[in-house]
Amino acid sequence: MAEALKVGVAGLGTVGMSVVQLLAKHAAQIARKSGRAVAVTAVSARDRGKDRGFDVSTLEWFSDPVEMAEKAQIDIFVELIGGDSGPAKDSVRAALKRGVHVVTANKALLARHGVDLAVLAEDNNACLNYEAAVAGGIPIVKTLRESMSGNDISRVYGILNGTCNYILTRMEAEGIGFEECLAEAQRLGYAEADPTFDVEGNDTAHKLAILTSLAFGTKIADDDIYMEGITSISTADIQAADELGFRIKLLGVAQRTETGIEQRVHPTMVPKTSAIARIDGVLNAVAVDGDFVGEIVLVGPGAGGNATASSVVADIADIARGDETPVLGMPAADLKEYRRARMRMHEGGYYIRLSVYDRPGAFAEIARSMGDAGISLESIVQKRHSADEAPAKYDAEVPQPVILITYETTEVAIKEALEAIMSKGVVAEQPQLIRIEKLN
Ligand SMILES: NC(=O)C1=CN([C@@H]2O[C@H](COP(=O)(O)OP(=O)(O)OC[C@H]3O[C@@H](n4cnc5c(N)ncnc54)[C@H](OP(=O)(O)O)[C@@H]3O)[C@@H](O)[C@H]2O)C=CC1
Ligand SMILES: N[C@@H](CCO)C(=O)O
Repeated sequence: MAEALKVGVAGLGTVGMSVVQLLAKHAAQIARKSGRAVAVTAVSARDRGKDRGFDVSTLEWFSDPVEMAEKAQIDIFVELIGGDSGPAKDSVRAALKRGVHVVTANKALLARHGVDLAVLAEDNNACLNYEAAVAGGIPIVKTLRESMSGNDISRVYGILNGTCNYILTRMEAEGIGFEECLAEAQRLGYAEADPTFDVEGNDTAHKLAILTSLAFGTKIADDDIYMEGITSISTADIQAADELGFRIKLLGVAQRTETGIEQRVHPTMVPKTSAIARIDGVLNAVAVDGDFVGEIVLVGPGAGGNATASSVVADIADIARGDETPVLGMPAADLKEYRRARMRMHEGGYYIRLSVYDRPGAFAEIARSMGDAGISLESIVQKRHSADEAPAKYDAEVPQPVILITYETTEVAIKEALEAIMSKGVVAEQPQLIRIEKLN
């Protein structure tokens, strides 16, 4: 067998530690399957004294990952630091410039600099693999980059953030508050170093940017994705969704439309009967619609050290085997610019929760605003206050929750109707709006 492939791992946190442990535990199997032994010879992190669960003293240590990328005698540089700039970006660039292959789980870096890095990799005959960057343990990058290359893809969508799905699932199943669920997701190693990236939707947008490029053969652009996170989702919405036959999931959706490629990240009402509604906890699901294969759905853990290490090690094994698939599925020069569909042109059904003053005529004002904007309502439900919240006697100034479900309409019409409702002074607070997705 050829000499062992030497690997340097930069970042020994949740993912980095699991990668080193996996490579040690399954060393013989990896060597048999890829035809070459793989050995970690160098590592980099900030704190040399921290317990990593393995003996760091036998490995070459670098406090500076860029120095490791520039100087270590390694064949593969594994970047598990995170961030779209600073040491992550500088070290990846330094490794590629030397012709050292790179494996990374860093979706922020790829979403922002993916095309430039692909060019750098091509110019230096190096691989740049990133299976773990999208949906953790799910092999969706390989699926799009290789297995579905014979299909024309019309849509790719899914639950792409384990932290958000974990939070929404626990809020729904156990009635636990948002902050407590987020703290637990952080403790379990699911969340980003800055968890606002998870809950505000940025992380899903980064992954969607990569999926869009792989699915449609376009340049990666993360700057124009419509994005809403889950921080405004309340238990009232979760309960109302349940009663109406929906569950709320944070989805990333990229699809071809008549006006261009629509890319959006937002909380979504999905029918309880859909496959995606049954994806719970840290699981992610990615669905792809191909013209010949139809729809395929991949489900698996989207975050966590071991699941993510599984994908990182698969990328390392591919390099050990000699696979040299183009970074974004085709030469970087062939990636196309694309026309983005504007969110105001989005078409779909909507859930709207209003806090309506109990005044005579308030309902009529709401119905008129909807009608003036050309929107048909599928249902209107005025929720009663629970017994302990109900006012002792009728009071027109105590707002009541009202839930509207619309038939298919456009984003621009909904925004127009909500502005009109707000201007009439019949609601006590900003309406809650959640899009409804048609799914199989
Ligand atoms: N956690 C997950 O489930 C998943 C994470 N990812 C991605 O993987 C990457 C790593 O995530 P994760 O393991 O969770 O992150 P952690 O925060 O757990 O680990 C980050 C590691 O990077 C090291 N580090 C940070 N800054 C520097 C620096 N300036 N120089 C050297 N080392 C540095 C830290 O060192 P020290 O330990 O000494 O502080 C730490 O070991 C990110 O890009 C993330 O988005 C992708 C999929 C899933
Ligand atoms: N923070 C990310 C990690 C996996 O990319 C998540 O929760 O999905």
